[in-house]
Amino acid sequence: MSKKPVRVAVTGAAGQIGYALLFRIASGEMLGKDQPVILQLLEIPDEKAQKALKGVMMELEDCAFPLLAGMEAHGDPMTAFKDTDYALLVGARPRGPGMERKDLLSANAAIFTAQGKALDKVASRNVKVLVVGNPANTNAYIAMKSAPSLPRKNFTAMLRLDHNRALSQVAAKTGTQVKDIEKLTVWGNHSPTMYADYRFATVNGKAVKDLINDQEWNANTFLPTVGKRGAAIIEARGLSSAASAANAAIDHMRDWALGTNGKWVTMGIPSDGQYGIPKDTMFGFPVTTQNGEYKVVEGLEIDAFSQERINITLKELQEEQQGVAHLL
Ligand SMILES: NC(=O)c1ccc[n+]([C@@H]2O[C@H](COP(=O)([O-])OP(=O)(O)OC[C@H]3O[C@@H](n4cnc5c(N)ncnc54)[C@H](O)[C@@H]3O)[C@@H](O)[C@H]2O)c1
Ligand SMILES: O=C(O)C[C@H](O)C(=O)O
Repeated sequence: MSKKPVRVAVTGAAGQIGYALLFRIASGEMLGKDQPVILQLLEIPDEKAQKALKGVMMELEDCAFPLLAGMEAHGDPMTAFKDTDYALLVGARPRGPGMERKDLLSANAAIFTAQGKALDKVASRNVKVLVVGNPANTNAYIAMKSAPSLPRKNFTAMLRLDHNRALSQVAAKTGTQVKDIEKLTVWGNHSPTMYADYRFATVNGKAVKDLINDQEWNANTFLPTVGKRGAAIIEARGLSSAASAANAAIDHMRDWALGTNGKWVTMGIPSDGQYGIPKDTMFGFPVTTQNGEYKVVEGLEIDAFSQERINITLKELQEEQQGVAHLL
């Protein structure tokens, strides 16, 4: 018997990430090749944006995806999020050259307050929310705090792009393949302070740390390369990452919904106090997922270098949180 369609809301649906994302969701790459989806697409209530959204929907229609069970265009989050099971909050202003992601805080905070409130009122009580719009961790924190009737655990921020970037850098350095690397993670904020950590990683069962054995490379090449990759892409493309961001959003939601079979992935999630991170801080952690739930990998040793890095990214997140406290 075929499955009942699920509702997937995507904001910023006519933007560049939206364009790289929607076709993959509709083709079953996110929730499985047997899961029909109804797309509930939100764009700003502006003639040009709504017209562009119609164009994207025409193209979706022209793909004749068998799993696309319905499609709606919205200009108001209160209708876009109605009964939604999944919400990918992408729509926000991207940064340009020379900006840091936190420079977007005031421009984008209002969006996530309004959208958190709308999710609170109309979404499924089990909605899985992924915030992609920057600064992603703090926007996810704002949305969570604006939705007090929904479980906190339903709100997550995208650290998966950083995780995937770190995987590729480690594979290149060790001359191995991404598919063979396990137990890598990225702690903290989706910003240059993030701490990509391969201390526990293995490749075909061998310790990545031993294969690399170069703390100078870790501190002075690997961490800055992963941390500043978004800026390097803006510099090269003149636009922020889109296809890789959409790919990471698919990875994040797929793994959350369908499980990782014991493999570690990185998700930005509200802390429950693990590793000394204060409760509710939207922090990148290593997690495994099963039956639609994530679980932090606990008990990892945090050495002095790692603690220092974790403290730096935590401090930045706490400053961002303080900067939006008046909105909540
Ligand atoms: N977390 C990550 O790893 C990551 C990676 C890449 C990009 N991003 C962020 O994702 C966001 C989107 O990037 P993009 O390249 O698609 O930008 P874009 O400008 O191409 O598209 C954004 C779209 O969102 C729409 N929008 C703006 N406000 C909205 C609102 N309140 N409701 C609904 N739609 C709204 C705009 O009209 C636009 O079509 C940016 O904030 C960017 O910095 C995050
Ligand atoms: O860096 C940006 O501003 C976009 C995105 O967050 C990225 O990491 O590519």
